[in-house]
Amino acid sequence: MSRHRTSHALAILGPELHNKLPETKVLLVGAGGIGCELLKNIVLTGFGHITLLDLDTIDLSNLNRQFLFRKKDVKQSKAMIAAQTAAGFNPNVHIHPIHANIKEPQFDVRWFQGFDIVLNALDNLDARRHVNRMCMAAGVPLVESGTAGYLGQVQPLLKNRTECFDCLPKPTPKTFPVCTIRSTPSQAIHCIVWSKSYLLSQLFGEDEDSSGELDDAEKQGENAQEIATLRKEAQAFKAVRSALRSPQSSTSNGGDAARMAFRKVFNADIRNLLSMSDMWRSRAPPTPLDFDAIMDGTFSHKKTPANGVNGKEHAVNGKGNAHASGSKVAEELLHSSPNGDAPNTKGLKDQQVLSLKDNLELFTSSINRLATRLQAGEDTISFDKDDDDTLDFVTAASNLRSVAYGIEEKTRWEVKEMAGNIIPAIATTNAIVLGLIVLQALHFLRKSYKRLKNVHIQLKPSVPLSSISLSPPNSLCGICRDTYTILACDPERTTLGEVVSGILGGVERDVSIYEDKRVLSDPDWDDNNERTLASLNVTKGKFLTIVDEDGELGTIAVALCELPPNHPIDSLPCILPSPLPSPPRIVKPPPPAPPTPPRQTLKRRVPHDDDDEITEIEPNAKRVKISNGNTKIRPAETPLSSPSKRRKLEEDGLVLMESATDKPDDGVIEID
Ligand SMILES: Nc1ncnc2c1ncn2[C@@H]1O[C@H](COP(=O)(O)OP(=O)(O)OP(=O)(O)O)[C@@H](O)[C@H]1O
Ligand SMILES: [Zn+2]
Repeated sequence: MSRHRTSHALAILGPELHNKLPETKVLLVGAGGIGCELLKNIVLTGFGHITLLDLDTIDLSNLNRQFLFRKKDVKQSKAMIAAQTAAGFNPNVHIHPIHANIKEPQFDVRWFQGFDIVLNALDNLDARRHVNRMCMAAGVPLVESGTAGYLGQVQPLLKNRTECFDCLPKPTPKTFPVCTIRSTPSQAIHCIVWSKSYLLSQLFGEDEDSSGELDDAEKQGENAQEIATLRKEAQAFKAVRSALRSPQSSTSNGGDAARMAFRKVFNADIRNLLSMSDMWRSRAPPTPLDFDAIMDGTFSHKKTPANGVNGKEHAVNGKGNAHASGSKVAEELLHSSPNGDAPNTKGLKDQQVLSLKDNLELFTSSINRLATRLQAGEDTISFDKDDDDTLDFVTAASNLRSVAYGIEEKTRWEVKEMAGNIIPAIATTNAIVLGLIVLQALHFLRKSYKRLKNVHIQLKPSVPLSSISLSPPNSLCGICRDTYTILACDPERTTLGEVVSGILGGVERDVSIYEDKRVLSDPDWDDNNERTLASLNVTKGKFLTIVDEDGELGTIAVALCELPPNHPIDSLPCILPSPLPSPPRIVKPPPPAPPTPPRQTLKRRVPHDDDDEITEIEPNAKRVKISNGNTKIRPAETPLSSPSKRRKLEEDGLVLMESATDKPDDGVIEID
């Protein structure tokens, strides 16, 4: 490496750390907004061995902030192109690109142990949690990061020193009750979710009935009469679906299929709902829409407050809408402007609210475009924010529904953001975050653990960055408090019983064995002990967890890895870890004072995002068993000190009743 290239890094890092970097092995997971920038930085900082992994290909919409990609690279592997581009920044770097999902079994704990540090540049909780667990099992430091608009966060994580990514519960994503989406929307987002997730798939998705979803809604106690109406509605979609797939009716004369779809969802279905007068006692009833009246400008409806004419009857003649774009057709509004002139001076085309008539025209034209695609051979079409046809459809359909329900309409731009769950990614925020990632990574490599910090980028101009000292691990965490060990084995020839007695070193104790949420055995049920791991679908890359039923010892998590290639075929099919894992003794809380024992409170995962429910649990569990094929999901007498087990049950939505006299909450089904 030329002195010129490295002299600044040498001066800043000092010779010891600087000389270490060329040998440091880094795993960078994700080559998107943060990943591309981060790769550039670590290559320029002097890291010598970088494995870059991403499952995706480059999309046109990535180019505004993923600077390692060019237009010619669209549709190519992100990992490959990012590696090629960044390799040019430093001739001494070895970048190993992998186009794959980090959750694939070949990336097992052993593989993770081959790295000195892991840097996450991911965009979803599932992959983040997976990498967190692998790093906790492998004992490799991880720098976790994320950005959302102007906000960002960097969090260094290391087993036994810091909290892990799973030490604190994460908020569940927002969901809406079926009936709100399907019959009583009150906000624009309800109409957008309806268009994107329901209407688009009813018309252009797989031909499946939605009875499962409605069955679930019924079980959850949603209005039975309303559900019955929704079932009838679903049946009527069949005729519209076949019209869309027949060449004559979809494109002829303004689109018969589009008209049919319109009449069904914006007129007949709404009339149907109106006939259930009970539903509209305490809420404003919707207005059925009339295709021809909208087209000839004679349709009248109640305008929403946001449209400026609160509650007054309003004739839509194509000119009367305060912020509409006149009577120009939607295509012209949205897509055409050959000389670059906008047809209207009020902002960008996508940022204008369309008139009712324009929405209807956009609805028809987008349906025709989508129908043509089906007829040209596409099997199904689902929403993609970067697919103009689906975005136009969702914009138009959600706005028409909003008009029917007296809800404020949205621009195509707003619909794109809301339907795509997009918080705009800002290149500058990514750049700040990746700088912070490198700083935390350098602390790890120096082993300056005291200097590690959680850093947040915040919307406070006077204090744009806040840093917080790291918290110790949460003693109840079901991920980082487990004692991890590695077992190399051939799952086809190793039985569950052999693994358990081998790992426990022949010591007899009452344990339950899990793979993820499945119970494979417990002290009263050993049917699977003679079965091979492969027959139980426990293979490379998975974990077996051994939970002490007496709650005296911590949980052991056994990571399964492949046997070394030179392992003699006629020798034992598994190599036990040496030394064997020795989980810590659990310090039990002092027994509660009689006669009124204090109730221990544990938060559990709740079904609704804004529902901050607390489940109270008393000592001495009542036994609960649920059969699930050849394995069971079995909440049993779980001591409070067995967090991983409790967590698994809670993720299944099961509530442990710890006293035989305990009464379940309303709506909880008791299983004995
Ligand atoms: N399980 C996974 N394995 C490997 N890579 C993953 C996994 N999950 C997500 N990624 C990658 O993480 C990167 C995250 O980058 P980013 O947040 O910029 O998202 P993006 O998909 O590039 O952009 P946008 O979502 O805005 O279109 C993506 O390139 C994505 O492919
Ligand atoms: Zn943890």
